[in-house]
Amino acid sequence: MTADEPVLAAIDVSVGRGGQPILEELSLSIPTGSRTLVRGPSGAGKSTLFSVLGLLEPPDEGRVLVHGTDASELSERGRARLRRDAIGFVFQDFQLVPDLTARENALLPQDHGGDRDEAWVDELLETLAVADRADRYPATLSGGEKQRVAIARALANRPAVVLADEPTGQLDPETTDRVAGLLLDVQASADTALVTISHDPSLEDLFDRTARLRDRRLVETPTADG
Ligand SMILES: Nc1ncnc2c1ncn2[C@@H]1O[C@H](COP(=O)(O)OP(=O)(O)OP(=O)(O)O)[C@@H](O)[C@H]1O
Repeated sequence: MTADEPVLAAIDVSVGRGGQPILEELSLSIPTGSRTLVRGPSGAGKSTLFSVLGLLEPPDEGRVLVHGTDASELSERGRARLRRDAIGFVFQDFQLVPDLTARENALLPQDHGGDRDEAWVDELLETLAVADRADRYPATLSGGEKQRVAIARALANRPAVVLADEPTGQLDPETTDRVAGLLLDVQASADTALVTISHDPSLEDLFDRTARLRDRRLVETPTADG
């Protein structure tokens, strides 16, 4: 890996669903520590892009590179290891495990073979203002609290990139501001790149650039300094 190599890159990626093209020769490059917002109307293919960028499903054509490593050249096991070590996920519906406490949920990526660093996870829960909820089960947490636990979990292995699918989608405007602010603070302090998929225009100012999914490709517009 070289210093200016992107942490994550999609090159000429195409994906079809049910016989219809969803993404077509789409390319995207994510620099270290950057903040990219992906916007697009409902059904444009944002969640599909999230799966492909996160190595959760392979593209039909094209390549996804993590730290310059072509995921398609790895075994399923190798891909899973790369995903665990390099990518953190914040899912739209949180996907917390119901019979684990908030803290146990946040520690999960480390249970699955990452380096054990409980102090880092406790620090994340503290920063995200859910440390006092650490021993509670998800069913007893509010939507915003669940979302913050999901963010802590995404950062537990200090991934090079966090992919967040509508991380504020189920939150009211006040909680959205708070959760988005915390996500960006933690992302900056961990020097993790962030790719956030959202239809919420209020998030745009918080990102380095916005990429819009249009006609199955991404059209980029810088949001800072015009
Ligand atoms: N298994 C499938 N079979 C057929 N079509 C599918 C399948 N999964 C998704 N699609 C279609 O692919 C398109 C892209 O779906 P995707 O979920 O990626 O969109 P999205 O931009 O995330 O939408 P939303 O903002 O509503 O969540 C949609 O038109 C959807 O209906």
